[in-house]
Amino acid sequence: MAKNLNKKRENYLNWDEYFMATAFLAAKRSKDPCSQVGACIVNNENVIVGIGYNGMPKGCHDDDFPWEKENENPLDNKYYYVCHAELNAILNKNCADVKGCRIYVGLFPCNECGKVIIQSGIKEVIYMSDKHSHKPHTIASKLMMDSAGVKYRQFIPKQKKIVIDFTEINWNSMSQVPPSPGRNETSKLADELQGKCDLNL
Ligand SMILES: Nc1nc(=O)n([C@H]2C[C@H](O)[C@@H](COP(=O)(O)O)O2)cc1CO
Ligand SMILES: [Zn+2]
Repeated sequence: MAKNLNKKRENYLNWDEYFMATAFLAAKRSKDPCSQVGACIVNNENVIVGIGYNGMPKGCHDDDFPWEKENENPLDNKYYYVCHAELNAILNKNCADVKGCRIYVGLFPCNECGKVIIQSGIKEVIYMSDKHSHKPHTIASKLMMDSAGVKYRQFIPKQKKIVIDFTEINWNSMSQVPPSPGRNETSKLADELQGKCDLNL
């Protein structure tokens, strides 16, 4: 379908989509085999000031610490060691403080992250999933946020998926379709990246 190049695009990401997608992209870095969580902190000017995902502390190698969750020895489970996405995002901040900021996160923050969020001055939590809503750590977290005046709301996506296609940048600016097979080296490379061509390795 031909693009209208005289008007601004209409299907651009809104702020919530952009920041939640950023949190989900960060989650792709997680080594946790069970739950990959990302968080993205944004200031009042809609500038990202911190990003994090769940992972082992610095100096505690991913391969040396356990990723199990049901071992009878708690020292062999991940829970004592792993840093939550929200904690990492706050610690990774690239500004003096995160007072008045909002945090986008895949899962509702636990009680420990709730405390850190409150103490850091973050004023709003936007979460995707509340699947642990019945658990005491979530209930405690909400009790503390309610008392401290930290707002929270669920992100309701308009679209289930946002696709990132690295080859899209090579597409014809007039159309929204990939280049047809044949032509120049750049588009051949794009096809290779999309797995469309046989690669003679
Ligand atoms: N808000 C959160 N942020 C997080 O980073 N996490 C992390 C901690 C663990 O690495 C993982 C949860 O592991 P599991 O119990 O689903 O196998 O997700 C978990 C929550 C949920 O409270
Ligand atoms: Zn947490």
